[in-house]
Amino acid sequence: ISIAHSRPSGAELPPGPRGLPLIGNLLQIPPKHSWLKFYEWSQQYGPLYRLSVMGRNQVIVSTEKVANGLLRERGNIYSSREQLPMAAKLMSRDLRPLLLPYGERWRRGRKLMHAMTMPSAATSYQPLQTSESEHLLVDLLRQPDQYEFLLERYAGAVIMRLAYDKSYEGNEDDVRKALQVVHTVERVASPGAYLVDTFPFLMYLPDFLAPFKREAKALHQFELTFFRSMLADVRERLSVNACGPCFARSFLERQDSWSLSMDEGAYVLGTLFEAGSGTTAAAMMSFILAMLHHPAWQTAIQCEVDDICGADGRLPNFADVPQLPTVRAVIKEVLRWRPVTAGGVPHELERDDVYDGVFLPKGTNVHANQWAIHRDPALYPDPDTFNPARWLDEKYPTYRTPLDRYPNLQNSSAFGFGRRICPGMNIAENSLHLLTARLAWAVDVRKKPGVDVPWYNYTEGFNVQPKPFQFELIARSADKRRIVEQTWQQSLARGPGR
Ligand code: HEM
Repeated sequence: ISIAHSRPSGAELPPGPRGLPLIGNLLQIPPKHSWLKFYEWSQQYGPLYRLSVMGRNQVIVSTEKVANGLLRERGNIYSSREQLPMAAKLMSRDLRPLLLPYGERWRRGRKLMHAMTMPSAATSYQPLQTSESEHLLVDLLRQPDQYEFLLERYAGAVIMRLAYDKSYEGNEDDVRKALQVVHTVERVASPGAYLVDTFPFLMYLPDFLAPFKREAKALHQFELTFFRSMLADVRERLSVNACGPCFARSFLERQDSWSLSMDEGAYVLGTLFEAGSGTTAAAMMSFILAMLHHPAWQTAIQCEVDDICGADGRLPNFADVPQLPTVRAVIKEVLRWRPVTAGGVPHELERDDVYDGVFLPKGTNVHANQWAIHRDPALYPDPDTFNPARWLDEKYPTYRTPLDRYPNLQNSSAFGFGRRICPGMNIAENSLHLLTARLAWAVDVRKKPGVDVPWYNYTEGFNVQPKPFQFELIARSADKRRIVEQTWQQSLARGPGR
């Protein structure tokens, strides 16, 4: 009724599949990997179509043009988040920046995030990413079957040092707790994980009738205690001059100027950890998967890196990245082919709007479906094929020069859109470029004889990664192995700050 009242004349709601009374399209949306179904529907209903779920408008966007047209160009009204009762309210108690509505608290937190992750700051973290990558390489060669843990450890260790100036060694328990929080958010915020998200009136049940409320309380307590203890630890080290530069230190030293309470600050820092560790690791797992299926591209990046660093010369560094367009194209294509946030993180619309003659009511949840956006044939011919050449060859619409700068991950839709775009993009880009180059130089990954590697067997949730798969990972030569070992020993000898 409210839609009928406020719709401007001539503007229609977007098209979409017909649903049932009251529940709308609820039963037609698959509980896992919904982006695949959304992609299928986009072929029938176009780049902007509508679903209704329990009376809530869900609009699915399937091209970059429409996503930018709404989420970036009209960012003043398309930058909020739906307040999911379980994840945003009961578990995060309005403190988790990723889930906060567009408003004052989010803005203050985002300012802090921005200061710590902007390009000039991200460049200063490169030595730390370099030394963690050495740890990763040496252990991958020793225990390749531990690749999931080691990639997560890399990403977790980088953020642990950036956020709290703590190394992984000796603080394994903190990293374990942080990863536990990451996995919990992924699970709790997944669409359909809790009935209360579909039927918000369940929020008003008394605690003794609502086990999910008790669970949320315990989860909140766990993460708040953990985030606070990490901050308290930095404050203690600061008081005895034993804390190096880190996000938490910058926050504590200038807390007034950020206008954030202790708990708000603790959550901003904790969120950087949770948003930055699983995602970076997931992208690297998809990179390995891509190399198993496309060995010719592995050979191409190996040759490119060897040309610059010498077949048995030295490990590639950040300074080499401008000269490695194929390496950059491969990782960019990985994020296109297997986006980490495949369905996108939805943005909520705060006011009625009309876009291209289509009416979008206030409260609409806009899903920029990366799976579909990355398969728009006008931009990505033959979209299901993993083809890094689309970033390197002028015959493709996505080719851009100069090649010492492009391709890069700036403004890649894999990092979202508009005012909520991933603030960690520069840090992630640096990690992904360095790791791809270093893996290409040091190791060969290949399928195990007779063992099948699935093309798309991914976890569920809003950030996805390939479920464990088997493969061989070996040093490309004895010399390379020796150099990897030696580099790590030198890094260790430099001490904890390395
Ligand atoms: C491959 C790695 C990564 C991918 C693919 C990725 C992707 C994304 C996406 C799609 C969003 C949602 C954007 C939107 O709403 O339109 C997001 C948000 C976010 N990301 Fe990342 N991210 C990555 C790494 C990182 C890193 C390394 C950090 C931190 C250092 C980080 C911190 C965040 C935060 C704090 C948000 C929430 C922003 C907000 O709601 O205002 N991410 N990311």
